[in-house]
Amino acid sequence: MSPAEAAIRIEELTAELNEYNYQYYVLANPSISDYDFDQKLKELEELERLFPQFLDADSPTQKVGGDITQRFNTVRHRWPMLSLSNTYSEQELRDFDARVRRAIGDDFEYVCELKFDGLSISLTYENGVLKRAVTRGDGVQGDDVTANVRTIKKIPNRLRTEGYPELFEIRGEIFMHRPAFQRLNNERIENGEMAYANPRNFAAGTIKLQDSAEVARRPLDCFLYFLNADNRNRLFKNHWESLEAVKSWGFHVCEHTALCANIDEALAFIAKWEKERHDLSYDIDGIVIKVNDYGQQEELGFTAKSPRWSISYKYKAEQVETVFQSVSYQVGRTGAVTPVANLKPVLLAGTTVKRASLHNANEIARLDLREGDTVFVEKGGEIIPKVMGVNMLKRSPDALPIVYPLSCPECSTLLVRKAGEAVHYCPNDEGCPPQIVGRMQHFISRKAMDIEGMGDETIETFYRQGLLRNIIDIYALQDKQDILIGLERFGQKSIDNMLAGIEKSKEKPFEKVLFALGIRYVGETVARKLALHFKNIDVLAAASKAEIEMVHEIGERIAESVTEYFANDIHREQIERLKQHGLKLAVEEKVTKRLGDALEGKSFVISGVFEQFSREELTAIIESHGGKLLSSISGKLDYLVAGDKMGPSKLAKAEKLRIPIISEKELLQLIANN
Ligand SMILES: NC(=O)c1ccc[n+]([C@@H]2O[C@H](COP(=O)([O-])OP(=O)(O)OC[C@H]3O[C@@H](n4cnc5c(N)ncnc54)[C@H](O)[C@@H]3O)[C@@H](O)[C@H]2O)c1
Ligand SMILES: [Zn+2]
Repeated sequence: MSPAEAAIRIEELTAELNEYNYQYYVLANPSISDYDFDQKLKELEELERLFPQFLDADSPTQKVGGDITQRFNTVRHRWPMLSLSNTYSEQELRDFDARVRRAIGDDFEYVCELKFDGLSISLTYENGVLKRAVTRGDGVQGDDVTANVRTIKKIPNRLRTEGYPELFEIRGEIFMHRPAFQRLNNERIENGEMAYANPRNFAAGTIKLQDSAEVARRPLDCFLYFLNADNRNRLFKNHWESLEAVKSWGFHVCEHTALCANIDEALAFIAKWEKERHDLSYDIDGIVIKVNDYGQQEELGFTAKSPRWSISYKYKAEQVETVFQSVSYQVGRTGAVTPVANLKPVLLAGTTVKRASLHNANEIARLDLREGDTVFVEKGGEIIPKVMGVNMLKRSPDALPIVYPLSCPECSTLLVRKAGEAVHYCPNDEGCPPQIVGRMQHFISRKAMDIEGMGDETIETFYRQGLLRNIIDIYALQDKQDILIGLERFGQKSIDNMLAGIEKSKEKPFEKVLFALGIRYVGETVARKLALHFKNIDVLAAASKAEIEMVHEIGERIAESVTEYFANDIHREQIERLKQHGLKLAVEEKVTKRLGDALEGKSFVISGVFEQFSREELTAIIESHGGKLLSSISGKLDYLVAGDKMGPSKLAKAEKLRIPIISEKELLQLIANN
């Protein structure tokens, strides 16, 4: 390659990598795989090595990828937060080991840790109290996201132990467990909100939200893996000891960490986790290897971008090749059409894969997918794998392109696509069966009206029987008992149960009803915000787009969808009918009436899932009898009201502090006895 050619390629790669960094760190929405990103970065590194005259101090090879935004205060790190050099090959790992041995001899150990796929965070504690949480940013300074990080349960706001330095920084990785990701992401998809491609992006996007209450609602976790303090090296000889110590101070340290005597042991650790990582509840993208001894770490030192005493070995995402057979077009309750590729079944990361997501028409065009193609399929964090590309070598020359349907596969209505949106919609919301059924299923679902005794299948059956056409019909079922009893599989008991569930749903607060209506883009959070702001449905229905957009963090797209919804006469009519049935279509001003002072001066924490009461009800019960609610367990707490599925750490803490743990029944007795 001539210098002139190299200069062009370097410029090209630099521009590309800067854009990918922006998409990855700032938008949390990358458009290229990590592997491909790393290959491009290596290509650039190699060119800069061969043509050092073109090496720029601003090159992506010289900088830590930055996530700094305008929305938070920027804070300078006390100790720079660097990246890690990485490799996908055993040989390069052995080269790293050889370099280390040349520098410090053969007498050393490695610590091997999982490389959690999340975002790094720096936590500063002063006198055992969390003072600041900052993202890595450009390595020198990052975003101050303390308020958001305080909502993470696994990160202690105050240490309850002793022996920690007066001032220290601890670093870790914030991430989301896969099951939580799948649940929340599915909800987003159902609500027509932007879906995240994997748990890392979800966690990164969440930490950068302006609304800490929303952050608190998304279950994030954090593993801590690195300690910094002025006197650290006097307190501990090595990294391993520091990990043991921070664990004893109450930090969440991953248990899958190993001390290895040499590189072969480290390679065995890597091989073990290459398989077993699929059994973890969170994603890892590799293994981090660190020279254990602090003195030896100092001898090895740092490059501009990463420590010389550490390296990460990254796993390549598992990819398989299989034959693409056809596309199914699924219509969701909001009318959004999702193309799904049907594949010749193939084994991938331990499961048989038959279908893969194609997202939308743009994605099909980008892949240039044709009939009978052989495709590469990859499994990231998502439940359903993705088609990554086509094996062009196996394409037959006369393969026909995939033609996106013009009309709805369910009701034949012409599909529409709004300017600037990638997704096609079936506009026939009142006549398209999956939309009708999906809307009712959404209405009765747990997070919405939570109607007991009624499930997705019931809705489908009733729809087919002509008993249900829309949500209003649900409240008319009590007048149709004679028909219901004639249906197969429905005994009197289950009918009574269902009708009681329907009746009880009339007590659901306005925000739940608003969410249950299934307005496009109005998920749980948006519904809560709208309910709080407008207080009742008539005010909301009369609001203009501009008025709705004035609500905090509600954008144009949502505002437009809401006004469109209420502009429709059918919807207005439905809302009138729901009112007649007695549903709550306005916020109830909550004044906790004082019922007594049996709990005067006592403090409570509520935790877990309860049988008889909801958390809100328990809160009301406690407050109406003079009790006070605390948000966390401390020595000052009088009672922990515990239900099912309470977190084990809370329980352990309460037991350690000898705090009485009572059930909801015992709470009532407490009130009765005083
Ligand atoms: N796909 C894209 O568009 C895109 C864009 C930019 C970056 N990336 C990916 O991100 C990588 C660069 O990001 P990076 O600079 O954060 O490097 P990195 O993610 O490869 O490694 C450094 C990071 O690893 C994390 N980490 C996890 N577990 C750890 C542990 N046990 N000990 C220490 N650190 C641990 C820390 O957050 C640390 O900052 C690239 O190699 C690429 O794979 C992808
Ligand atoms: Zn349709």
